[in-house]
Amino acid sequence: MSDAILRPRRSVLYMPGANERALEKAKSLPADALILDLEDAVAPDAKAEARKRVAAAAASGEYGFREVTIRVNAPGTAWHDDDLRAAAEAGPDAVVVPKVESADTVRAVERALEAAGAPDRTAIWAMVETPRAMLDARAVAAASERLTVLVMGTNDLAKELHAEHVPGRAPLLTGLSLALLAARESGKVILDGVYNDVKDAEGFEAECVQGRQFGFDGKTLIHPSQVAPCNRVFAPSSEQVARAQRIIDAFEEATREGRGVVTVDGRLIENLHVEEARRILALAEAVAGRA
Ligand SMILES: CC(C)(COP(=O)(O)OP(=O)(O)OC[C@H]1O[C@@H](n2cnc3c(N)ncnc32)[C@H](O)[C@@H]1OP(=O)(O)O)[C@@H](O)C(=O)NCCC(=O)NCCSC(=O)C[C@H](O)C(=O)O
Ligand SMILES: [Mg+2]
Repeated sequence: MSDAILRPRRSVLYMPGANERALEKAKSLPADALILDLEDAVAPDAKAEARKRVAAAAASGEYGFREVTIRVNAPGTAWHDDDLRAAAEAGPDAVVVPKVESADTVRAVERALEAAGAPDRTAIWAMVETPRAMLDARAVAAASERLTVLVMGTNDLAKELHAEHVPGRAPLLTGLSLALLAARESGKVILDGVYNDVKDAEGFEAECVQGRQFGFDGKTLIHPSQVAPCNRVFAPSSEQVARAQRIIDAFEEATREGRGVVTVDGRLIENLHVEEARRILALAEAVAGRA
């Protein structure tokens, strides 16, 4: 399993790049990763100032264990090229590119980052949030090794589909599944979209659980109050960790004794269960290393 896969990304918090207070506050929040936003959360006349602020924050080294990413404006907008150049110079952990619809776009972003001297450590996170992106998610996910994470943009997706936001997200499930299939086929991380009602703790938690059950590695967030419940839901539970350890122990014992068939808690265990148990333990260990 690659480091990119095993690094915890349970909670990934957006903050408006123009909001100095939020950029400061993020230094004390237990989010695994931060998205310093230059796109939707920043008004057109505040873009230039936000770009400077975000670049300085990303280059500051003041965010500790948190991964720091910059969301640039979409390819084709008036701000995209300047955003990419500023991000390349700041050298964040990743550049988050909204409205990615093709492998060509990923490769164009990669070339622009290289031309602007971005360090190798700066990955590309591609947002998939349009019907075309869902249908071409496979090509997007496989476009480049520099692309390590897919990020669902469920607000834009719902808008493009003319869909309603409803509990259970039935209108979005096909898109979520297509993006998940694409990410997993290419061995990439994938993050679920945001939950807009910051006052609805119960609805938020239900959506976190649904995202985890689907297989998402974590969820993108818009408010500090969403970080702790999201971290809890996306971390392996103590029961999962204990069972994973029992599976590994039982399998190793059976292998030593030359037994082909193993059961744990009455259920048949095969190699694939052992692999999954190892992934759970590695993730739990990585999470335990967090503050
Ligand atoms: C939603 C908000 C506008 C609410 O802001 P506010 O009213 O200020 O909230 P609070 O008063 O409850 O804030 C309490 C303290 O927390 C800080 N804060 C608030 N939000 C954040 C944040 N996101 N990151 C860091 N810190 C934050 C406040 O400054 C207060 O601090 P203090 O004064 O010390 O107590 C606001 O939460 C917000 O702007 N959220 C982010 C919105 C955003 O980034 N949207 C764009 C990304 S989502 C998206 O684009 C989806 C995607 O593209 C798609 O298509 O789906
Ligand atoms: Mg969007």
